[in-house]
Amino acid sequence: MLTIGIADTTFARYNMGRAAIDEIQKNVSVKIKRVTVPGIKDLPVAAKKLIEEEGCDIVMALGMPGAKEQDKICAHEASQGLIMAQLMTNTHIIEVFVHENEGKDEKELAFLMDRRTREHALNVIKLLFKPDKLIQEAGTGQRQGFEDAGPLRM
Ligand SMILES: Cc1nc2c(=O)[nH]c(=O)nc-2n(C[C@H](O)[C@H](O)[C@H](O)CO)c1C
Repeated sequence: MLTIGIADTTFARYNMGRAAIDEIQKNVSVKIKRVTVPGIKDLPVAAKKLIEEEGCDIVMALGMPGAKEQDKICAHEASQGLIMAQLMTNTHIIEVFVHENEGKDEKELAFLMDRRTREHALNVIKLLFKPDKLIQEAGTGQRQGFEDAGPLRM
């Protein structure tokens, strides 16, 4: 049975790990390994350990960069670490970051954190089980969270 790794953070203001696991379990039967770390810069090694030590076939790295300038720098550093971990392990780590200032208020932020997490959980399922579905969606302007952008009209 395939294993999906879930890494999330205590810094985030919404339980993204719970939303991801709920969405995955609604759709497929897989093993899930979850780890929670303090913040997004701790996600790369957590994801790498899920792959190398826990045998995960793919990992979701879930986090919320804060609204301050240093948080944005932190998010960039975390992203670079996640890309490096993917290259070191030859395994997808799907980064799901929701910046704290993407929502106009707390309600919208919670909505966005839930939706983006769930939509990326569905992408993870497609990557593992239905890669042809992603090919069908190529160029369709998919977005996770708010409305899709849609394809260009010519
Ligand atoms: C400045 C900063 N900003 C964020 C953030 O926006 N989101 C987040 O999840 N974590 C942040 N952290 C914490 C670091 O990611 C990390 O947890 C600590 O540096 C300990 O390694 C830090 C230090």
